[in-house]
Amino acid sequence: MLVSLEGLDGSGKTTVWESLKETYPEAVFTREPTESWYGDAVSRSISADDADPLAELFLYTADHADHLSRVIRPALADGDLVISDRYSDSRYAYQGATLADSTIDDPVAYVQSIHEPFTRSPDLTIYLDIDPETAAERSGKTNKFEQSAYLKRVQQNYQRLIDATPGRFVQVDASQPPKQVLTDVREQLDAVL
Ligand SMILES: Nc1ncnc2c1ncn2[C@@H]1O[C@H](COP(=O)(O)OP(=O)(O)OP(=O)(O)O)[C@@H](O)[C@H]1O
Ligand SMILES: Cc1cn([C@H]2C[C@H](O)[C@@H](COP(=O)(O)O)O2)c(=O)[nH]c1=O
Repeated sequence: MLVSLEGLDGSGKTTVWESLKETYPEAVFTREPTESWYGDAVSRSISADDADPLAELFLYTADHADHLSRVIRPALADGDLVISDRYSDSRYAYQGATLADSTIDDPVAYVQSIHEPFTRSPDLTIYLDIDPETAAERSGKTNKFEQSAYLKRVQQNYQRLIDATPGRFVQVDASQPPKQVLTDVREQLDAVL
C-alpha cells in the first residue's frame, strides 16, 4: 500500500513522517524531492529564484520517475507499506501554481497529464490542512515557495485535487498541537491498514 503525506510547506508533514517511523517500523519511509542526484538538481532549482517554471517541473518529474522505478515500485512489489513525505500531488498543486501565469491553459491538468502514462497513484493521501499564513510562518519563508500568497494558490490546487478524488484523501487539522495531529493521522492509517 502506498500512502502519501501532503500539505503546504510548514503543515507538519515531516514531523508526522518522522514520528510514524516508530509506529510502523516495518514500513518503507521515503520522500520527494528524493536524495538522489535528481533530487539534488531539484534542490538547486528551489534555491534559484529565477528558475524557469517549466524546466523546474521537469526536474521534479524526473526525480519522481526515478523515485518510482528505484524505490516505490520495488517496495510495493515486495508487499511493503510505503509512506512518502510528498509525492505526485505536490507537483500538481505546486507546479500547477508556478505555471499559473504561463501560456499553459490549465497547468494542474497539464501536470497531471504528463504523469498519467507512468505514475502510480497513492492508495491513500493524508492532507495536513493549514492556512497559508500559518504555513508560511512555520516554514520560515526561506525559499520562493514559502510565501503566503503563493501558498494560497497551492492550497486552492490541493482543494481541487481533493474535490476530484475525495475517496483517496483524508484531511487532518494541522493547526492542532503536534501530538493531536499525530494521533489523528495514526487513527486514519490504522483504519485502512
Ligand atoms: N502541529 C504543529 N503545531 C505547531 N508547530 C508545528 C506543528 N507541526 C510541526 N510544527 C513545526 O513547524 C515547522 C515545520 O514543520 P515540518 O518541517 O514538519 O513541516 P513540513 O510540512 O514538513 O514543511 P516543509 O514542507 O516546508 O518541509 C517545524 O518547526 C515544526 O516543529
Ligand atoms: C515534491 C515537490 C516539492 N515541491 C516544493 C515544496 C517545498 O517548498 C519544496 C521542498 O519540499 P520539502 O517538503 O520542503 O522538502 O519543494 C514542489 O514544488 N513540487 C514538488 O513536486
